[in-house]
Amino acid sequence: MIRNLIRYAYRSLSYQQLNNSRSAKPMAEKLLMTHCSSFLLRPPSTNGENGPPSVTYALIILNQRLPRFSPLLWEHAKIRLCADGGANRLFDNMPELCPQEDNVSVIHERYKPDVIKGDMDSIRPEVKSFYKNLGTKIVDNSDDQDTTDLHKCITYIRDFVSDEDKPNLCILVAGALGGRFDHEMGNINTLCRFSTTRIVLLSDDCLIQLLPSSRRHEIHIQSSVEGPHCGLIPIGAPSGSSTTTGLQWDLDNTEMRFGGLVSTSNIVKGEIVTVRSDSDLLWTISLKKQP
Ligand SMILES: Nc1ncnc2c1ncn2[C@@H]1O[C@H](COP(=O)(O)OP(=O)(O)OP(=O)(O)O)[C@@H](O)[C@H]1O
Ligand SMILES: Cc1ncc(C[n+]2csc(CCO)c2C)c(N)n1
Repeated sequence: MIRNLIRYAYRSLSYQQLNNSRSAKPMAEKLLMTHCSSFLLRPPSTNGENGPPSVTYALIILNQRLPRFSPLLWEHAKIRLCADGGANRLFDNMPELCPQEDNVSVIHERYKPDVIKGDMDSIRPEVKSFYKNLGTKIVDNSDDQDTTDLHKCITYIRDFVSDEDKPNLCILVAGALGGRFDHEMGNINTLCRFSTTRIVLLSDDCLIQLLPSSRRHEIHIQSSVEGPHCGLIPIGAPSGSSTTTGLQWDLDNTEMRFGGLVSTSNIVKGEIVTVRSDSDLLWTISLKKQP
């Protein structure tokens, strides 16, 4: 009798275990997300020569020194916005970035933003009326003192781009780093607030983008314009496990947290860096001075 009971208990246990292992499906492979800084290369003369043709770039110019490659970003972009005082930077600094053209008026007219949006406390009145007269749309959001001008511009672009085009959208943000630390952190926070939108923060020295944990990532390094210095940094919360390939100091199921290890001063070794993590990470890479 006891032997029968034990046999029954074993049988039901193994049945349950079998059942569990059947219902526990293998972990779904994360979808691949690829990244490529081809917006720092000359745009192809015909679509599709140079970088992914499916990407629709939008450009936002912030109120910071314009990166030297801003004219290139401008050429790539389908829509161009200035965040409030960013319009002053476009007006003041674009001429010095276009030495091949010495007529400043020509440059001012060629680089006309589609939209200027923000709380309008930094744009100079004469700059505002200059672009308004050229046909730029001015969106005054001075009633909103809770979101940054960058945030306001991103919502404009997301509303402007059709649902069909949204998966291909990549927003380039010029002048996002360097200068005031509160602004830099606000700019990084917009990466987290719009974590499902591709956004690249750019300065003369580096770029930053968010790698969502829901995807595995392949970063195709454009070694003529970027690297080798790079970093992977958890933001907002510690990351339990991250694994990479293609770096000098690869992560192997490594935990990262502020107060512990974060991967800074790392070096790109391969043409492709792969990243997989259980939490969102910031990817940053240095930009070369002389491509
Ligand atoms: N020094 C900076 N570093 C990084 N980003 C900046 C810097 N200054 C401005 N920005 C960015 O440019 C956007 C527009 O700047 P602007 O100076 O017009 O903003 P603002 O709201 O008037 O700033 P504040 O009132 O805090 O001085 C900001 O929302 C921010 O994203
Ligand atoms: C808790 C808190 N801190 C700061 C601000 C100020 N602020 C944040 S975004 C913005 C607009 C800048 O163009 C301003 C003034 C706030 N509202 N709430």
